[in-house]
Amino acid sequence: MSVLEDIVAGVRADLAERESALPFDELKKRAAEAPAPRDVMGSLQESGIGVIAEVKRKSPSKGDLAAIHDPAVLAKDYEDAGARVISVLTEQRRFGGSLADLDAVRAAVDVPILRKDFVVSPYQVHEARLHGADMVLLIVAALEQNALAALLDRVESLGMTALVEVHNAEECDRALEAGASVIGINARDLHTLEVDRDVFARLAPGLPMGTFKIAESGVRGPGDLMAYAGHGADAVLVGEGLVSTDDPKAALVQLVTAGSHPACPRPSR
Ligand SMILES: O=P(O)(O)OC[C@@H](O)[C@@H](O)c1c[nH]c2ccccc12
Repeated sequence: MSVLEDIVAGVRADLAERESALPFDELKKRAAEAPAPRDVMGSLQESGIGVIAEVKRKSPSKGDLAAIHDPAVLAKDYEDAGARVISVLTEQRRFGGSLADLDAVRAAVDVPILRKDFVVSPYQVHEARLHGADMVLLIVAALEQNALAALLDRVESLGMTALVEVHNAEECDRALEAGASVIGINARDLHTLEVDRDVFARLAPGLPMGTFKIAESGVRGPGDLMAYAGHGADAVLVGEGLVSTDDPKAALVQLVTAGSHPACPRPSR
């Protein structure tokens, strides 16, 4: 079993438990009463290269990254530092996240938030909405084509924005085929956990004009942000490079400053 398959198996087991505690119909009803989703694209397109900052305690590749006793405090720091979107890992077993983290972040900030999880069922999409998410990650490598297309429609029908994650050319084709317009190119291969920062430069030119391109993983500082920008990234998503520093807020200010600096390459869109 690859790491990805192992994670998804755990996610499905946890999901079955939540589904028996709160039936799908009831969840849908409650989610429909949640406050309207925020304008994710408006926030991401403000100016320069946007930074999506991630609340991430641990990862399957590195183990513990940061204790993060209060995700609300970290999220507020991210917002103050200029994050355009805040990503919250909600996968429990391998990333140490939870829906409670999503709730805490939602209550603490006004910027849009992304539910970062291994979404394999419509249940998780409504759940994301109920807990205040505005954006939902869909990982192409974890989904059959029909499921991917159906989940993307589901996310959009609830007024949220889908971030569709790819790692190779075939997955790019599948993402576009499903109708994705916001694509995250992950430098990390979820089967092997290896990071290859050149994946973005290889895949981005193959995406149609008008696709919003997000470089995911491997950003250690302003240099990596500038490099991704030079290859056409509209935004970057950063986790470890923030949470594992002594001062995530200061580290994010540096990235945000680089992303809006006149010398930083701008996407031609
Ligand atoms: O911590 P990093 O290297 O900055 O990476 C952040 C983000 O890209 C990474 O957490 C991620 C990208 N896609 C995912 C899918 C599931 C879990 C996590 C991820």
